[in-house]
This record gives sequence, structure tokens and C-alpha cells, in this order.
Amino acid sequence: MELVNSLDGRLLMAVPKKGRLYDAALTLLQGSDIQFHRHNRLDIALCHNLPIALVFLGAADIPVFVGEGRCDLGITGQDQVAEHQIAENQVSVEEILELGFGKCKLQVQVPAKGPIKDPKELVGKTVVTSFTHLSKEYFKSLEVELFGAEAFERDGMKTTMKYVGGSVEAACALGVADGIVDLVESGETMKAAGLTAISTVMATQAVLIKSKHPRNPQMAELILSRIKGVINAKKYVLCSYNIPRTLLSVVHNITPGRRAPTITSLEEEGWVAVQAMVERSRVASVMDELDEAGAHDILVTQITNSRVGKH
Ligand SMILES: Nc1ncnc2c1ncn2[C@@H]1O[C@H](COP(=O)(O)OP(=O)(O)OP(=O)(O)O)[C@@H](O)[C@H]1O
Ligand SMILES: O=P(O)(O)OC[C@H]1O[C@H](OP(=O)(O)OP(=O)(O)O)[C@H](O)[C@@H]1O
Repeated sequence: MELVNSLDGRLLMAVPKKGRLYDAALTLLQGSDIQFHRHNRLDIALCHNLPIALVFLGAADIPVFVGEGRCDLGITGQDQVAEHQIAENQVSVEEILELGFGKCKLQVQVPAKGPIKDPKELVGKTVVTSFTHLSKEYFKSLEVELFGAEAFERDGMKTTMKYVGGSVEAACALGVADGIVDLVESGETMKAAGLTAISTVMATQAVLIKSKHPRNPQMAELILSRIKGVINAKKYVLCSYNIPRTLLSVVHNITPGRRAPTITSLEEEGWVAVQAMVERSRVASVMDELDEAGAHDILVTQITNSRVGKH
């Protein structure tokens, strides 16, 4: 009761309590300097340095709590958000930032050695999934394509959707399903279960969501800006090099920077130093191109945090 009373005036942020998104979500909070101590077995933790409380919930429940305005912000998968929005038949939360982790695909899978090669061949059969609403919507569109909207309205759904909460991949081998709809990242689980993917329902990643009426909008903005800074810092590195001023126009296209490169004069006549942010994934080829174009002393520095600016 004491803890619940101390929530007054705090922004409530829902965070996955376990599972695939847990570690990356905590790393993101740490990078954003959201300091907290979670007592053993308690699902609410107060932050020491900000008027925020973290609420640890199952990934599937987070869109429910944020959608009903019980929590103001939340971290969960886009798949969970989409499943919830279809179930509620309304857009109850706002997806405000893709977080770049928890990337996977929700796919239709069938026994690799079986006869089914196309998702349309599952129409009228049984599909097992933890995502019944997304799957129903997907198979509904196949049925409308096959039989027309009128026939669908008249006869209803022909494909049977069955919910299971986990180990979905076992359903075909156990004779419960002709196909499944489940998440695939590396494909190891699917392969081990003797399944193969025949189509993709949606691609997903972790996302920051916001309720329609957060109780402290300024604090929500501050958290968003901090998280953006951490993500941006991970995405970019700082590249600096020296180059004769006469070659500047050549290298400008190689390192245009986020807004523009910083150019400063060197003590040596005719030379300048250039600094620009470069996408981490492109940095090796950018260095090759700079080298080729005549740049010297090319250095790459890690960015530990950043703030992009609001306007
Ligand atoms: N293999 C995966 N690779 C990347 N992200 C995944 C993977 N599996 C799940 N996710 C993401 O993590 C979210 C939570 O999945 P996870 O299986 O960890 O849930 P959970 O909260 O532990 O629930 P459950 O008790 O049903 O397993 C998913 O909705 C999805 O967005
Ligand atoms: O393609 P992969 O890299 O093998 O990942 C896919 C698996 O990960 C998820 O389950 P998880 O392991 O989280 O457990 P669960 O079945 O209990 O949900 C998902 O439901 C798949 O089973």
C-alpha cells in the first residue's frame, strides 16, 4: 500500500518483466540514466533520480495497460501492439519510437515435408498461434481473395484459429494444427520442429508506446528524447579526418553528416579537418572511400550518448 501511495505524481512506464525484450529494455533504461532499484518479487520500482515508476509486466499485457491509460509509456513488440489493437478494434496507443531490438517476423509455418506450399492451402484447416487476432485478419484477407467479400460475410470464417500461449511450434507434430503462425528470428526453432515458413504476416521490433493522455507529458517527452539519444548513439559513429581544402567537394558526398560536416582549418596551409557522423553499418566502406579520395588520419570514435535536438 505504501508503494502504491508513492506513485502519486509519477509517470508510469511499463517494461517487459522477462523474455526476449527484457535485457535490451533494461540496457536502454540504463543508457537513459533512469535509475531504479527493483525489490525482490516486486513488479513496481520507483526511480531515484526522476519522478517515474517502472511497472514490470508481460510483453502481451503492456499494450492493455498503456491503452487504458493505467501506464503512460511502455516498451513492447509491435506484434503485441498490433494484436491488441485488432482485438480492441481501435487505435488505443501511439507507437512513438522503433527501438531497433526484438526484430523478428510473424510467419505462417507448415511441416517442411508436408504437402502445403502456399498459405491459401491452409484455408478451411486449423492454425495454432499465440496471435489469434492478427492471424484471423490475415486468413480473412486470403478467404476474401479466394471466395469474395460477399461469400465471406454470408458463410463466415472457414479457417479455424486455436490459441496456445507458448511452444506453438509443437502443434503440427502433435496433430493439433495443419499450420502455425509464430515468430521467427534465427529460424532455429522452426527448423528444429521440422517446419518451414511459407509467408510473413508482419515484421516486428520493439517499440516505445505512449498512452493517448499521459499524466505528465513533459516527462514523457524527456524520456522519449533520452531514449532517442541512446538509440542514435548506437546507430552512428563520429568520423574525423584531414584533407586538402581543394578536395573538400569530393569528400562532402562521402560524409555529408546528419545535418552537415564540421570543417575546421588546420595550422598547415591548405588543409582542413572534417568531422561527421556516419552510420555504424557503413563505416568501413566510408573509410575505404575517404582513403581512396585522398583523406589522411581517418579516425572513428564511438558515441556513448547523444541528443538530436527537437526542432
Ligand atoms: N525469437 C525472437 N527474436 C526476437 N524477438 C522476439 C523473439 N521472440 C519474441 N520476440 C519479441 O519479444 C516479445 C515477447 O516475446 P517473449 O516470448 O519473450 O514473451 P514473454 O513475455 O516471455 O511471453 P511468453 O510467456 O508468452 O513467452 C514478442 O512479442 C516479440 O516482439
Ligand atoms: O527463430 P528463433 O531465433 O528460433 O526464435 C523463434 C522462437 O522465439 C520465440 O519463442 P521463445 O523462445 O521466446 O519461447 P516461447 O515459445 O515460450 O514463446 C518464438 O515464439 C519462437 O518459438
